[in-house]
This record gives sequence, structure tokens and C-alpha cells, in this order.
Amino acid sequence: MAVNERILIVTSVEAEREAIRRGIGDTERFEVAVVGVGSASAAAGTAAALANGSYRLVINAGIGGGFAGQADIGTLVIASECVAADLGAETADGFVLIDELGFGSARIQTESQLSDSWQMKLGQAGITSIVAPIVTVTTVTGTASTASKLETLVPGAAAEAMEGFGAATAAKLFATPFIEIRAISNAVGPRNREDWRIKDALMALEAASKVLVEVV
Ligand SMILES: O=C(O)c1cccc(C(=O)CC[C@H]2O[C@@H](n3cnc4c(=O)[nH]cnc43)[C@H](O)[C@@H]2O)c1
Repeated sequence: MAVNERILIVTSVEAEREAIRRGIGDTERFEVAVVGVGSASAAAGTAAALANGSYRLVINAGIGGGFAGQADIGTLVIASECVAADLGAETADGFVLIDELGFGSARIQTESQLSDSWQMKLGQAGITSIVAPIVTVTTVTGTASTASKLETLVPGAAAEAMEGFGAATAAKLFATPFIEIRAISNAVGPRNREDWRIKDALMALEAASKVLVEVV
């Protein structure tokens, strides 16, 4: 296989990498790399991988929080765009994204055709998913008030995680198409770590990865 036929999948922790590996099976088409937690680690790790190899697609995959009424635990959210929802400034009128400051954009569009194809194939396999904005944050949301502010800032946002925008920034730098998927482990809102259903989310991630092989 030509080297640039390969696909790079980046996760934040080993448990996510293992779930994806179980799903995609024994194939050389995919490199699955753990790049750490947070946007900075994701950007650095993804850029390092892209500098050392040739890939036709980057996928950031892992577990994430789901916004109420949008994505339930155990379902999947595929990003229509990645939004760095805490990249900006506080003003007297509230938080504004970096876009309004004139220093670039907090939004990166994903490869929409691929996101849509993956969602369609998941649906055919009886797996619930939606395509919607995913917010990238530095601090996991822990109150209903912050969850509500994020929903206002990014209408239609369905999931929250900590790496998408960073990995997307690296992919953009290397002119490589990018998508993000999150398997929902918890609700975005008041923090209760005991309520996180990590096992369910990892099973959903594995199932989504199995379908991915037919999509890309
Ligand atoms: O403890 C474990 O077994 C375990 C297995 C897989 C993943 C984890 C993590 O804690 C991964 C951290 C990762 O999770 C994302 N995440 C999940 N829920 C949220 C959320 O509500 N808000 C923001 N991020 C969330 C995040 O991308 C972290 O990188 C543990």
C-alpha cells in the first residue's frame, strides 16, 4: 500500500486507542496514536505524526460529554465543525470568541462528506449518531451555567471534548482532511465522575470504528 493511503487516528488515552484497534481489526491502513489530553498535546502529537509520515486523513476519536437533548450517553457525535469554545476574551458583555478579536478563527470545518457517509453507515448498522458542532475546551464543564453558556455560544453543539480543535489545527497546517468523532460517556453539566459511563462509550467507539473501515 502506498504510504499516503494511510489514515492517522489520534486519541487522548490508551483505552480509546485499544477500543478503536478492536473495531478496525488487523489492518495496516490505519495508524492509531495516543497524543495525550488537551488541545496543546493533541496539536503537538498530531503535527509530529504528520511530519513523520504521509496520511490522507486525520481522525480525532475518543470519548466526550454530550449536551442535553442533543446526544445521550452511548451515542456518537461526528463533528460538523470543531469550535475552540474558550479561545477568546472576556468583555464587559461576556465572553467573545477569538473571531471577534481579529486573530483568526476558533472554528475549523471538518470533511463534511466523510462525516455524513460515516453517519449514514452507522445508521444502517443500527448505531445512533449525529453530525453537529463539537466544542473543544481546556476545562471540562462542571456546572449547568457553563453548559448553558456554551450552548448559546455554539448553537447546535452536541458534544464537548478537549482535543478536537488542536488535532484539527495540525491537520490544517499539513493540508490534510480532518474529522472528529466522540462517543458520549457523560452529560455536559454538573460534575459527577461516578456517572461517567466510560465502558459504554468505549463500546460505542469500537462499534463506530468497525463501521469506519467500510467508509474510508
Ligand atoms: O478512566 C478510564 O478508564 C478512561 C478511559 C478512557 C478515557 C478516559 C478519559 O478520562 C479521557 C479524557 C478525555 O475525555 C474527554 N472527555 C470526556 N468527557 C468530557 C467532557 O464532558 N468534557 C470534556 N472532555 C471530555 C476529553 O477529550 C479528555 O481527553 C478515562
